[in-house]
Amino acid sequence: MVAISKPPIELFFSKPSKPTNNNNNNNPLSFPTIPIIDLSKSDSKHLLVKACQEFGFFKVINHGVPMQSIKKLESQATKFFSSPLSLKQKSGPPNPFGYGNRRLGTNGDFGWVEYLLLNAKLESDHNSPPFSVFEENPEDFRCVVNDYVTSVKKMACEILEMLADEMGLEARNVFSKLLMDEESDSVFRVNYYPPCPEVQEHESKGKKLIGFGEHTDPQIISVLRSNNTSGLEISLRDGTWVPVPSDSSSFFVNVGDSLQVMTNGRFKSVKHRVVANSSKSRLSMIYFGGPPLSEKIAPLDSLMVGEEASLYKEFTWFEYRKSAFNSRLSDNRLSLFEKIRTT
Ligand SMILES: C=C1C[C@]23C[C@@]1(O)CC[C@H]2[C@@]12CC[C@H](O)[C@@](C)(C(=O)O1)[C@H]2[C@@H]3C(=O)O
Ligand SMILES: O=C(O)CCC(=O)C(=O)O
Ligand SMILES: [Fe+2]
Repeated sequence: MVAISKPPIELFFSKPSKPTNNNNNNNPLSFPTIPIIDLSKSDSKHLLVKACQEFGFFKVINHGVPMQSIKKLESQATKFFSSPLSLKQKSGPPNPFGYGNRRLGTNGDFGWVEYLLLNAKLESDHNSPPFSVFEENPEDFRCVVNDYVTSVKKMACEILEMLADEMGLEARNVFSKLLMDEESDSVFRVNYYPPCPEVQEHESKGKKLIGFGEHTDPQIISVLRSNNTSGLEISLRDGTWVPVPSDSSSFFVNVGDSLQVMTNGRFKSVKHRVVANSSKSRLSMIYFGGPPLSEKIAPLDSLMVGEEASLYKEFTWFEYRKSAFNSRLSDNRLSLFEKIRTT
C-alpha cells in the first residue's frame, strides 16, 4: 500500500470563474431551472430530448428504483467511509478498482473527496474490493451493490430507449443495448466528501473549495443519487456554474461524451463539478453506463440528415477510454477526436 501524501490545500480551490450573473433571464439571483423528468408519464420523451440538447443534464422523479435498495447501499457506504483510514486503504489503491483518497486519476488531479471505484458488475471474487471493511461478510456488500446497480441500469436503459424513440431511430435499443451487453464496460462509484471547515474562510475571499474538479463523463450516460447535501454544479454553455439543489429521493442524469458523439453533437455531455461543504458531508453514488471495449463509437447513420457531416472521427470505446484516462480531469477529451472542419 502506498502512503497518501497530503497535497497542499491550494490544490483544492477553484480558479476565479466568470461572474455568475449572465444567465438567461438577466437576474443575478436566479438560475435556469434544471429540467425535471417524470418517468411515469409517457409524454416525458419530448422533454427528455430537449433536456439532453439544452443542458445534457436533468433530474428524474418516479424513477422506479426501490428506496429500500438505495437506503441499504447508503448505509453500507456510510459504514465503509466511517471506518479507520488504515482499514479503508486495504481496499486501495484504485487501479483500476478500489478505495481512493483525494487523488483523482493518475495525472495530478486532487479533490476533497474519498471514493470507492468499482466494476459495475461485482463478481464473487475474493480479490474484488472492498474486501477490508466487509471482511466478515463480503457477500452482503456485493449483493447490495448488485441490487442497486441492476435497478439503476434498468432506469438508464429506459431513458435511453425513450430518447431513441423520440428521435425516431429505427431500433429503440440502439443505445441501451450497449449497457445491456455482457461485455459492457460500466463503472460504479461512491464518493464521500467530508466537511471542510476551511471552506468559509476561503469563500470570504471569493474562492470555492473543490470536492471533485470540473469534467465531463466519458461514458454514454451517468446516473447519480446523493444524500441531502448539495455541492454538485453544472456548467452552462456560457461558462456559468449552476448549483444543483440536492434531492435524495430523485436521480440526476447526465449525458456522457460517447452519447454526444453518437448523436453527432445533438446531445451535449455536460461539464460538472462538486464544491465542498463546510459542515455537512456529501455521499453520492454514480453509475456510469459504458459500451463494450470493442464497440465502435461514431455518429449513428440513421440520425444523419441530408448532407450532414460527421463531427467526429470513429473510435472504439477502448481507444477513447485509454485516452480519457491519460488526460487531466478538466481536459476537453473529445477535442482529439473532432474532425477538422473545412468550411
Ligand atoms: C482524472 C481522471 C479521473 C477519471 C480519469 C481521468 O484521467 C479523466 C476522467 C475521470 C473520470 C470522470 C468520470 C468518472 O468519475 C471516472 C471513473 C471516469 O470514467 O472518468 C473518472 C476517472 C477516475 O476517477 O479514474
Ligand atoms: O460526487 C458527485 O456528486 C459527482 C462526482 C462526479 O461527477 C464523478 O464521479 O464523475
Ligand atoms: Fe462526473
